[in-house]
Amino acid sequence: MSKTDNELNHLAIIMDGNGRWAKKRHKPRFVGHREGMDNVERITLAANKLGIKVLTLYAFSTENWARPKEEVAYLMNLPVRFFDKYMPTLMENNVKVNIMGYLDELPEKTYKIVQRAMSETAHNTGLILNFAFNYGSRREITTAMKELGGMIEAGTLKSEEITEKMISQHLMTKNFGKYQDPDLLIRTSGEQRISNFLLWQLAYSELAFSDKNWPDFDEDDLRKFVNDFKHRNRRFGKV
Ligand SMILES: Cc1cc(N2CCCCCC2)n2ncc(-c3ccc(F)cc3)c2n1
Repeated sequence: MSKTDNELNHLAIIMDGNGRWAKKRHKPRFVGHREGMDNVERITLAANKLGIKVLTLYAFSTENWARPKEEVAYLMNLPVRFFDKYMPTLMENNVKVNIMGYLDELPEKTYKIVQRAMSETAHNTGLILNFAFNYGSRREITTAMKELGGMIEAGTLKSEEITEKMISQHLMTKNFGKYQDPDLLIRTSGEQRISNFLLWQLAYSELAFSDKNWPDFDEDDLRKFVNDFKHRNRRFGKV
């Protein structure tokens, strides 16, 4: 009996290599970030065409605040540039935007544009473009533990009642229902690290790595990785 193809519903990408892309071209880092931003749109439309339901992109981690303040300021303005340039295309392609992270810590201008993008696309029913923005998985899990601990202290939960499903429902991906956990994680630039990204959700995900820097990762690359995933023998922890 032929093995049925794996369905790829949730794709996660660590979009690495933007600074290296710029350095190879003797350009400042922000040029790599800007090119990387434009590639977000290309890959979003390509993923939508491939029938992917959720595309989660690691845009800014809780550790990124340690970067030079000029670079952080530029990165905090990228959502403004992105939606100014691409909101019409996102609407034309029925893309729904979600941003997960500690958004209340963002600069007001950034906070307002991401909230507006989520509300303007709330009724779209196509691909969910989910940006991890000021996100960190260990902090996400710690926050979930505090919420559950509070329920125990309030007497509304007993520790023995805690289940894996309950923990999932206290994570930032809880609204993605059966698509909470990525089927595939791709990381670009040749680095092979998880970097505090979706640690709980990636428990049974397939991992794939591209040597290309993010701005060079194109639709053909995405199709090849998706096709390779569909023919993998997924285990989900079993033999
Ligand atoms: C911080 C950051 C960096 C960023 N880069 C481009 C992609 C590679 C990663 C580094 C630089 N991009 N690209 C798009 C966004 C974005 C984020 C939220 C949002 F609602 C809309 C767009 C973005 N945000």
